[in-house]
Amino acid sequence: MTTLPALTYVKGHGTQNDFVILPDPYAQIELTADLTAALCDRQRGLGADGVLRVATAGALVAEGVLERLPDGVSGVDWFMDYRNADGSIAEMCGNGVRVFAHFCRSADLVDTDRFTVGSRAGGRPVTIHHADGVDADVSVDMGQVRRGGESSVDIAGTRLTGEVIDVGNPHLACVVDGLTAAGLAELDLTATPELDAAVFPHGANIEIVTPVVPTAVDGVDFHAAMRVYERGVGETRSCGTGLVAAAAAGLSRAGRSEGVVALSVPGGDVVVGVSDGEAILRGPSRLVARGELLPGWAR
Ligand SMILES: N[C@@H](CCC[C@H](N)C(=O)O)C(=O)O
Repeated sequence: MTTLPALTYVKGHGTQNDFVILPDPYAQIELTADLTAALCDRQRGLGADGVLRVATAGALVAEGVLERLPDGVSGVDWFMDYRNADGSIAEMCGNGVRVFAHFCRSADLVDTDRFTVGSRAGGRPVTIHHADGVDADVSVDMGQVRRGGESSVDIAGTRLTGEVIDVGNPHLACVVDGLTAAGLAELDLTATPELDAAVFPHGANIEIVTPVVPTAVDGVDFHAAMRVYERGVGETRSCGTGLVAAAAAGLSRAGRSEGVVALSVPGGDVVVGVSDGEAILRGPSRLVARGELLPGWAR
């Protein structure tokens, strides 16, 4: 049985979508699916919805973790090597990018408030509006919102129809007419939803969303509430890419292709702006703890 060396980690979350951050600049950790699942396990590990390995994109290519540099990512960029709690790899994580950027800034890996975070879905420019050692407010340029028509999902015997949306990773955003925030809170999301595998051969994240309602808040057009069932995790308290998909689907259901939507999830609030087929996600990040895993912890 292998004894793993001590690993340092930071724990953080974005609207309570929580992550184990592993600083690994030269990509020396053998981050297997088993190791990721053990780290994310809330009983035998640290507990998290996912892992964010912090390495340079160039090191990940040199070590064979990435085949090549994704579009818009250079070898010296800090790359968010994102893994879901079950050990699977996903292309993008919107809350993760905010937390990752906050970590890079507070650990002095970058000396500017605007930089690009690498992801498998491509470079994601970030702007840090405020950051201290614990809290940050970060905007992420989430790139293109690709719409792919309608599909449906079975959730605990209820059939919901939604919009297929790709923001680097796949989503089915179901805006449910007449659904209120109270009704949304009562939904049972414990069972695994059944998607159409022909539409989503690699699975998808599923958002259940209330219709958007106009707001009187300056600079915000609409509000909606969302819950999410994430691929590779289960229900989480927030999902940044899902919030972008939810905003885009909510806007199109209201006959709009653009607008600014404030969204509430069980873990907090974010704002998504959709314009010219692209989205900006703005929201909080909090770093919670820093520590060291003991050698042999995963035996
Ligand atoms: N929580 C993330 C999304 C993480 C990846 C997702 N589970 C997938 O498999 O696509 C976010 O904030 O976007």
